[in-house]
Amino acid sequence: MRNKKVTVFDTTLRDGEQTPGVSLTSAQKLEIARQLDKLGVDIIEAGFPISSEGDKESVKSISHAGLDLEVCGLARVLKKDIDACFDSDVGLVHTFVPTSEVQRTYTIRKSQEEVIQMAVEAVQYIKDNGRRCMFSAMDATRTEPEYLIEVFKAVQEAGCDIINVPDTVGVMVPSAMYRQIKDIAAEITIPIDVHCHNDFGLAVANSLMAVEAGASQVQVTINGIGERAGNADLSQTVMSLTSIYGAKTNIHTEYLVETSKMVENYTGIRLPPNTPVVGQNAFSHESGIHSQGVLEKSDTFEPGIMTPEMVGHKRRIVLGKHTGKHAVKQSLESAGIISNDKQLDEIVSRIKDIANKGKHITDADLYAVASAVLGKASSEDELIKLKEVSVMTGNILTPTAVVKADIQGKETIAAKTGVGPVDAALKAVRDILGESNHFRLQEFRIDAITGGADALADVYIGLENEKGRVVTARSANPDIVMASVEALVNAMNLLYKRETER
Ligand SMILES: CC(=O)SCCNC(=O)CCNC(=O)[C@H](O)C(C)(C)COP(=O)(O)OP(=O)(O)OC[C@H]1O[C@@H](n2cnc3c(N)ncnc32)[C@H](O)[C@@H]1OP(=O)(O)O
Ligand SMILES: CC(C)C(=O)C(=O)O
Repeated sequence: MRNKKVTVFDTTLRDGEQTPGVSLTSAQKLEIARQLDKLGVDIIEAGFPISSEGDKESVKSISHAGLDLEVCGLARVLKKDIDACFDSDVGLVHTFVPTSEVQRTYTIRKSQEEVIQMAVEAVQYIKDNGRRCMFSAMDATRTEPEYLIEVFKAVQEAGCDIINVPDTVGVMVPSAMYRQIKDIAAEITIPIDVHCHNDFGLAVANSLMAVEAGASQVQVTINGIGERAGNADLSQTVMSLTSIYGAKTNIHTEYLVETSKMVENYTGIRLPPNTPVVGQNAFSHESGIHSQGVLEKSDTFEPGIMTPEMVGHKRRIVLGKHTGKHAVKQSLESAGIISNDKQLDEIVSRIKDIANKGKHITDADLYAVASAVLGKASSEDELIKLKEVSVMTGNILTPTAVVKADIQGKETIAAKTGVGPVDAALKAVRDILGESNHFRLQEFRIDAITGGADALADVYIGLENEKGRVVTARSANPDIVMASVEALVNAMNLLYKRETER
């Protein structure tokens, strides 16, 4: 496996879009395709052109986008599907037919012989029209093994360029996957690709074992999206292949987080924070013992062979219930706050008290605690002092917000419209800083603390300045607009303090 070259085939735009509830616009698909090109993916399955005129046009626009990667379209073993791929100008046609008994019987209602004939005719038609061809035996892993080899041999004979072994319903375990690919590789000479589903959470493990056994191409999606429980995740597969096995891919791993976030935003499928490689917590440390170790040497509690820099992530020391003094001292010092041992112990103890009430500690909390303990608590040096916030919203007017504030003693007013009252109010807050507003909203979360319509809205904000420094702040208020505005003002004040204190 060391130095083995593995081709990355991304199917975010085809199987990924089959995620229940996900529907991407052509413009979003094109943007994702450009991002996958920047990421260094070798081949993308841009869609299933026969499925709609819109999909055909979208695949065609990706084929003509001047990307370095190869564009592939999906087709059943039907002439009309293959023609739709030709009309989309793809270089690679991926044709598939069910081979397992259950799917032969209940989907296409064909005999073993008929399936082989349809597969061979489809491959020949694609090759006769001068395109590259990949053939998938759908539900391969539940297909009679001897029959599966017979199908693959027939399409290889017909001129197919790549065969794909899909674990369509995700029933393989890694050892079985290894044996199956070994057996196929012993009989087939063209490249072998695998497409693993994640029904039992084994898609990445099965893909890795397939590569160990002889596959040279993996089908993956960004954030592991796809039918049911999804497909093998690109980031996890690529990082395991390269960092653990020492295999080679063309992926520029430093764009993994950026790509994951784009797909998260466009699909609306949010990643759990503990998602490997790209999740918010992938390089976050809260426990005192871990944080102390990581602050000394990151390899103590991180894999080392995969760093945040390698995947475009950031290491974070998070304060909370499990914090120790090393982490608090480092967080204070990075904000230019120096404390003695006694003060530090007091700050740690107050942080734990807040966290024990179930609160997530933000930088603003730390700053407030430190200011109180060090006797510097004062709002005098705040950049923005909020005076008034008013919003108008409804079904016959554009949501509009007016914000009045003192900016270092000077009264300033800003008015803005937005897609909703929160958007309008946050835009107005940012506008009161005029030219000095160089902050980027990096994170914005709203949670309802209690159950009913009168619930407290808890807004958590991450704000980043031009130098990449991020501060976090929050506010809770029964009024969702006020909670959002207060959290943003808290974050802006804190970032300003950090900039001026350093
Ligand atoms: C495992 C996978 O991910 S496979 C890809 C699955 N993706 C999708 O289905 C998304 C896009 N699909 C679609 O837009 C539609 O299903 C279409 C346009 C492809 C077909 O639509 P319809 O003609 O309305 O058929 P419908 O979807 O209800 O049924 C599927 C038909 O395809 C047939 N079929 C399924 N797979 C294949 C195949 N590989 N080769 C030939 N025929 C096939 C089925 O037997 C069924 O045919 P029937 O109408 O004669 O019974
Ligand atoms: C079309 C094939 C490769 C597929 O998506 C599957 O079998 O899961």
